[in-house]
Amino acid sequence: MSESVIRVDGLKKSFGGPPVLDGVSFEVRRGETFALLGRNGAGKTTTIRILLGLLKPDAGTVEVAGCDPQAQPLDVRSRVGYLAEDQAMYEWMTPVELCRFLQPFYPTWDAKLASELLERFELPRQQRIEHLSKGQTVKLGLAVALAYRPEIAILDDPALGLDPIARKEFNRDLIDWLQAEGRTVIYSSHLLDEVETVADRVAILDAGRIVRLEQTEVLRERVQRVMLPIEKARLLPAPEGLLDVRQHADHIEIVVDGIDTFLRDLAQAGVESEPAELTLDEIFAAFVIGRTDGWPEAPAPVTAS
Ligand SMILES: Nc1ncnc2c1ncn2[C@@H]1O[C@H](COP(=O)(O)OP(=O)(O)OP(=O)(O)O)[C@@H](O)[C@H]1O
Repeated sequence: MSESVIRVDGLKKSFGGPPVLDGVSFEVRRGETFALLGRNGAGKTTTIRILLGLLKPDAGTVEVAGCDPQAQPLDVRSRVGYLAEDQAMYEWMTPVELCRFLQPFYPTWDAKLASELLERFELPRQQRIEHLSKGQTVKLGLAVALAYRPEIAILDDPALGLDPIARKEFNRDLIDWLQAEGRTVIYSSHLLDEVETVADRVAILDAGRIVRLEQTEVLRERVQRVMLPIEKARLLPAPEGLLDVRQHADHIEIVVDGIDTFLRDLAQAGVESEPAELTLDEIFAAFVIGRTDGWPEAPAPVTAS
């Protein structure tokens, strides 16, 4: 297993009200694409701002590329390429002018790479930034975040506001490129269709905690949907790892984390069932809005009167 380049342990943060982060821990390995998933307001940006040293946690420890972001914020910023969800740029500049403007701030700025990235992302070099499309602006943000060859790229909801085709294009062009370069990528998003194809591992953040952290493939193998006749389900206890139950007229539809064990239990009870794979979107929904209180009750024992 490759070494960790980001270590987060027991992170807590509140802004005066209830905790936004309530004991968040995870590690990101060198070269992997790690997706931080959460609904709006789940704390993704707060986590990222702490990683960058822009925000001080109330408790917990953070290490980014061997540095403490609070004690060494500049070291961290030179090792991390950051693409914020709302990119404010100098709109009156052209992409080429922006690169020239930023270069002196970064000792490791690679002008040749910057030029290649503008080419690669098909950005019009001499057009003012204010006249670029949203997709082009995102690509420009990424080009300048990578031109100083950071070890780690942190992309905070980068495809926010892009249409579905532009999002697909963003993945194809940008994430593929980052992965081919062997970069470590943290990708925060609440739009899961794009994460699904690129993330090696996903962390699901909900109510200030990571409720699941797993390899994307393993998550899709383990978390599946099963339909069961209600009269059969009544005879069984609710399975371990139950994430969601929906009652229909004569059957229930359930999502279980740990499908293999459950199928084995079903087979032992003589119940046949065909599981169905879920999209990452459906898995995510099961974790954060799933309801487990609908498992059918066993029938009351018949008592002699
Ligand atoms: N500086 C701040 N002061 C007060 N509350 C804040 C501050 N920054 C974030 N919050 C609150 O913390 C919570 C988490 O916000 P955060 O931006 O981290 O969420 P997020 O997961 O990135 O959401 P989104 O997907 O909408 O960007 C929200 O309720 C937000 O209002």
